[in-house]
Amino acid sequence: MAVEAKGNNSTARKTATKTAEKKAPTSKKTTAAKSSAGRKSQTGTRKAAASNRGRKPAAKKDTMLRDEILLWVVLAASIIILISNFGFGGFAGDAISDFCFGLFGFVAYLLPFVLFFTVAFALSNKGNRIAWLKTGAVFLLLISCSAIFELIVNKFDGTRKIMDFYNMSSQYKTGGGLIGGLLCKAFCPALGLVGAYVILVVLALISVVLITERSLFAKMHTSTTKVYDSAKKDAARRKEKAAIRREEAELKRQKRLEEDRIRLEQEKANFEKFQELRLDKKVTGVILDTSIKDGGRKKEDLHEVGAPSSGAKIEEFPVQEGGPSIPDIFGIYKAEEIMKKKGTKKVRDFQTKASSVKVPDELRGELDWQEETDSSMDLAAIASEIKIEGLGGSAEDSAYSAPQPDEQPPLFEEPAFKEPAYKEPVFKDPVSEEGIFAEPLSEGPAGGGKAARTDAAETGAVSEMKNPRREKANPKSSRAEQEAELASVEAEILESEQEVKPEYVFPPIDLLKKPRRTKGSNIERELRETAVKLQQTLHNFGVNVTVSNVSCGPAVTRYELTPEQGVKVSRIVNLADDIKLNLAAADIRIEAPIPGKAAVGIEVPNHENTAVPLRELLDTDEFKNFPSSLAFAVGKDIGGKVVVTDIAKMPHLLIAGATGSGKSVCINTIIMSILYKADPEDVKLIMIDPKVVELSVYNGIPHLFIPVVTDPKKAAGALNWGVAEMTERYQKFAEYNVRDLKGYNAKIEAIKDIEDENKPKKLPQIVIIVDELADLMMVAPGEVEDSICRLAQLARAAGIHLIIATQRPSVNVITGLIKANMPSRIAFSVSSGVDSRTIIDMNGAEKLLGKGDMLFYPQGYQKPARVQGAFVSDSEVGAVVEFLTQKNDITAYSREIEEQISKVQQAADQTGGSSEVDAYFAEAGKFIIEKDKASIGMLQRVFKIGFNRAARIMDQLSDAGVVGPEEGTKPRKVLMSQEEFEQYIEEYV
Ligand SMILES: Nc1ncnc2c1ncn2[C@@H]1O[C@H](COP(=O)(O)OP(=O)(O)OP(=O)(O)O)[C@@H](O)[C@H]1O
Repeated sequence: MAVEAKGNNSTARKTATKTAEKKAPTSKKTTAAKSSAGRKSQTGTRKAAASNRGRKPAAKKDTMLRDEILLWVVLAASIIILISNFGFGGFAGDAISDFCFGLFGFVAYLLPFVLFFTVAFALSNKGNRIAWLKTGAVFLLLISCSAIFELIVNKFDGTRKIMDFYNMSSQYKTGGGLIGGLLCKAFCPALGLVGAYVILVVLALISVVLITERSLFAKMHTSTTKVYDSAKKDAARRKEKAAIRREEAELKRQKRLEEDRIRLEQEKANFEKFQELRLDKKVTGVILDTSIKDGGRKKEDLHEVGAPSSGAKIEEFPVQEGGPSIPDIFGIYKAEEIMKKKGTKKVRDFQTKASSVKVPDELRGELDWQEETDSSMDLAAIASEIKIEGLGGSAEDSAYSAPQPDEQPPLFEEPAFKEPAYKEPVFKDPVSEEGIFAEPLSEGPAGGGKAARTDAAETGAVSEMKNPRREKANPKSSRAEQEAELASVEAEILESEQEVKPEYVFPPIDLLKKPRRTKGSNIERELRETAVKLQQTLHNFGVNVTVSNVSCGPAVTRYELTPEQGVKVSRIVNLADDIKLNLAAADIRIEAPIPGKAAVGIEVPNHENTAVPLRELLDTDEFKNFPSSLAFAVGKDIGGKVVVTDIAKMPHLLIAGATGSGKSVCINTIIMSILYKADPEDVKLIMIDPKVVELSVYNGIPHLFIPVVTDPKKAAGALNWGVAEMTERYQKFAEYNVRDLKGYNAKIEAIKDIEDENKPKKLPQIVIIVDELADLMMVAPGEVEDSICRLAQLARAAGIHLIIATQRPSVNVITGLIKANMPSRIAFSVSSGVDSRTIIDMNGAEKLLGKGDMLFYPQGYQKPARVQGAFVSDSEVGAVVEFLTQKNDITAYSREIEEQISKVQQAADQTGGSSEVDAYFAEAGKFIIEKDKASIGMLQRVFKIGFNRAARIMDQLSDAGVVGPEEGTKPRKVLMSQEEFEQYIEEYV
């Protein structure tokens, strides 16, 4: 300020002198004319000087007034330009604004400010050379900025004419205008694009230096020194922290070692105790494999059992009353489970530790296998054995997958390793026990070697504890023994159930890939050009429209056209093919009109289709702050806005689309959204994947109630379980006088402080996900449809939600009933309008581009919205699942549900029969032949079944040739004799 004031004074002084100098000759003349000729010139000069002194204040005042008026005029002009730039200036204002934009381009927005302040500055520093220099620098800056904008927005196009720059900028209020364009035209051909950028940026920097009178390099020097100092301090701080961390790690390591030592000692003690007990109580029938060494004592035992001596057969392991043997074996079994989960390194650790356990000499015989074979092989065999049992497959089946220490596959890739956790509970349950253990037991290990066999025998024996069939087979194990063993196992399971569940560790967002930055190409210009082309094309066909808005989404861009008065919307729709041709677009979709807008939307695919990575959506505030645990990050809509929705409000979702259109990826994004948002205590999942390969990767996550169901028959059972659970929940709601899950959980929350073992627990929301309904509908159409409909009608309030995907949107898969009960739909690309109508009751999905391009039509939307679905790759899913399985301990699958589902499955197997004929088929056939009369009503009455089932039996009998086809109102003919029918049953049923 002081400098400026000084400048002002000196300028004023100089101005005054100059004015005096200029005016001196004139006054001299005047004075000379007036005075007598004889007077001397000196006298004249003196007088002139005297008169000048008198006029000086007056002249100064004149100049000031002139300057002030000029300043006011410039202020008014600047304001007019400013308001005109924003479209409030009337027609004259528009013309001025067009001119300014045409001249300077985007920079014209700054023009009014620059104009006013520069003029004000120049006037107040009149005659000051530096002031003029600064003013010039401001304009230089303005011009360089215009040219830089021109290069950024429009790149350089040598074919453009000079007036094109003016016209483009004045029309669209962007670019660099005529001046920017001229500069580009001058620099670009001569120096190339980069050279032009360099020159213009340097010019702009020079202007800044001139204006501010400050050196950029000096600043850089000071900041470099600062950065150096802070880096030095940081390094010292980091060193200190590292030292502390090292110390802590060392302490932790020592603690761990100590713990391991104690545990090993305990294990050893238990083991010894166990062996002693076995000796004391004369263990009977442990292993029937006579190939194991040290036959002496054991062989006697085998004789005691009296089982066949085939090496392949394995018999029951009798557990001693109250003895610690079961928990011990349990412990080993669990350790092996954990080993499998934690990978090869842990397996090796365990090997070392296991080998360090000392075994008493008298037990050597039983444990010979451990020493005979290579220890790593043993563990591989152990792992493979556990897997065989858990999966219920034969030893041969699983032998191939016995993981070698070096090439143990990651958990999430190997389905055989994914389900170990749910094997644990099977001890309690005779039904599932059979399913899981019976096979390996009956077949016996074939290729696993002695070690494998022994281990299978031991673990298998434990599993058999409650198996009623085995009870009969083993005359030695008394009732009391069995009860005791049952009690001990039950106690153990109860204990494990009562363990405090660890808190859910949410997967870190870093497990998902970072979104790639898209290069800032000339998208805006392209869009504008397409808009003009679109307008022009329609105009050529006599349809006048204006493009009122353009929304550019990740995959498609929507041009909103406002038709002129009197233009029929149908005319635009009819021109779809011509528009497609003129825009050279693969396909376009016309939304006429856009709901809630007086415009027609034309959706044109983008040249570059950008995927929407899931991480980008999960990182947004919309998702993070979404109130529901069942948040689903759908994708981005046509305007690039993030779409997040609540699955609970859908409340059931149908996803359909052709193969490869993105359904599985969509289901993956749903599941991943849930994993990133919800605690397994609040949300549980049941996944049904008849395709086997799509969802099995999720085995092991803590949200799963049961392992992913891949058998279509079991899937029907899972849906039935859903119905049963729903009914049970409604009963609970009625008991507590609440209307829905939220109310129920609120009530439970209120009584959480009451100490009562039997108090009800909080119920989680359940999401049942089916990837490929068509496969289920093929296996059990009636049952699946019934369950889906029942669930869809009632399950919302019970907190059970269905998500069903199918690639066959035909009416026999998505039946009218299913459709009516699934209010929210997502349609991916399909091949025909008919398919589209099956999914969303309207055309449109056949125009989608595939790869996640969807029509999102949840309950409450008036029309489907076009959304580009989020993308998550298999490797990202794998990483998250691996993280969850590792960090959230062993998954406790629900035995109860497994049991119920397998019961339903068994029942279905029994009633359904192997060849899918009804259970009453044979009886009904015999009855009809006996009565020589085939009528559905009669079957209904005799077998007390419903019309549908009776009609189905009749159809089956007709297919089998027992009765003839329908003959209108007449009864069907009976075509087979009793003998023929019996023969048929023997052969085919
Ligand atoms: N949202 C998306 N963004 C980008 N690409 C996607 C998206 N969704 C799917 N894709 C691409 O499409 C391919 C097929 O997707 P997906 O496997 O989900 O199809 P699908 O409909 O499940 O097929 P199918 O019924 O045969 O299993 C994916 O491999 C992926 O490359």
